[in-house]
Amino acid sequence: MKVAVLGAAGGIGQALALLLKLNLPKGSDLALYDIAPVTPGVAVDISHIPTAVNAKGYAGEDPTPALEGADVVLISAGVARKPGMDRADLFNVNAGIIRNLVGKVAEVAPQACIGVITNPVNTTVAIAAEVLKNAGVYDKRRLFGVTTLDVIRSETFVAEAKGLEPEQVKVKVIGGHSGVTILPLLSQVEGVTFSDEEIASLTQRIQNAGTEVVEAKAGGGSATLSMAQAACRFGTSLVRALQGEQGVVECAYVEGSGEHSRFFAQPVLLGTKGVVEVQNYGALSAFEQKALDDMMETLAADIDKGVAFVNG
Ligand SMILES: NC(=O)C1=CN([C@@H]2O[C@H](COP(=O)(O)OP(=O)(O)OC[C@H]3O[C@@H](n4cnc5c(N)ncnc54)[C@H](O)[C@@H]3O)[C@@H](O)[C@H]2O)C=CC1
Ligand SMILES: O=C([O-])CC(=O)C(=O)O
Repeated sequence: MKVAVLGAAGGIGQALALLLKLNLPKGSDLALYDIAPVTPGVAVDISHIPTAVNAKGYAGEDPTPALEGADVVLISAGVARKPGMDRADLFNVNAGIIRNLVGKVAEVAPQACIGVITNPVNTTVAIAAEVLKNAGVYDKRRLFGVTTLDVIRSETFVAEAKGLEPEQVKVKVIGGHSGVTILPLLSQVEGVTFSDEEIASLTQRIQNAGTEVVEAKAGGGSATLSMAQAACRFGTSLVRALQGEQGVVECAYVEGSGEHSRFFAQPVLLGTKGVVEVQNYGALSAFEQKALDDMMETLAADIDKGVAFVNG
């Protein structure tokens, strides 16, 4: 398997490169691409770590060599938030970056599974889909918005609140990846009960966790290390499923049946061709149903903005 990381010299990209060097299956190829000249050096640096993952780095304007033969492409290229900004404020810069990079993936690695990390994910995934569609290579089983950070945050915060081992807690997060569109299904967490106040405050903390990091970093960027771990979890799950492992499920923002919106995050069964099944997310509490109803207008507008960016 070959995994390409686009944006590999950035805060997420470098940490993700390290984690993939440590966690991809033996024999994997890891291609690191970024416009920044340091990128080949990032690959040389991690190549001194004794694991059987072959890392190569590429810099400059053209991602082609990194994409050749790629099975999985993880994209974190783009700008990150500073305090006072919303994820939507990143649209002006990041929309064009995603359009151009996904255009290259369509040309060079049209069969690759693509995981979009670059914000605003609700919109950049729609941009990616339209670019692939216009190039005649769109397969909805192979395009993912990476929302795993919302999942790992939920698992961490629930474990903290309830005194559990974080590794034992499983939380589904549905919807999208910004503010009110992030909906953790706390009513379904096994073995714990929450008061109404706990549900409200945990949900709000999970929805605002990105901003919590942006403010704590005080102008120095947004979540990078936890995001790298989240993308490594998602990327390695995808690679294992592509290699034939059965029963691999992760929440991701994908095009499903369109029951709620064209793209929607929910649990997805992965297999050798990407998405095998977009799974039912189960019964919602009254609180969750209201939160779902309330998010739909925002999510639909975010998606429309991406489609309009590509198709006018
Ligand atoms: N999906 C999620 O849950 C999360 C998404 N993000 C998003 O990930 C993105 C990256 O964040 P960071 O790594 O912290 O930013 P960063 O600024 O540290 O790194 C971004 C990298 O992208 C590179 N880049 C810019 N244009 C490029 C192009 N056309 N081709 C290749 N590389 C290019 C830059 O040179 C830089 O190295 C941001 O949009 C951020 O909002 C961040 C955290 C969580
Ligand atoms: O909040 C941001 O800008 C970065 C992000 O998506 C997150 O940390 O969830």
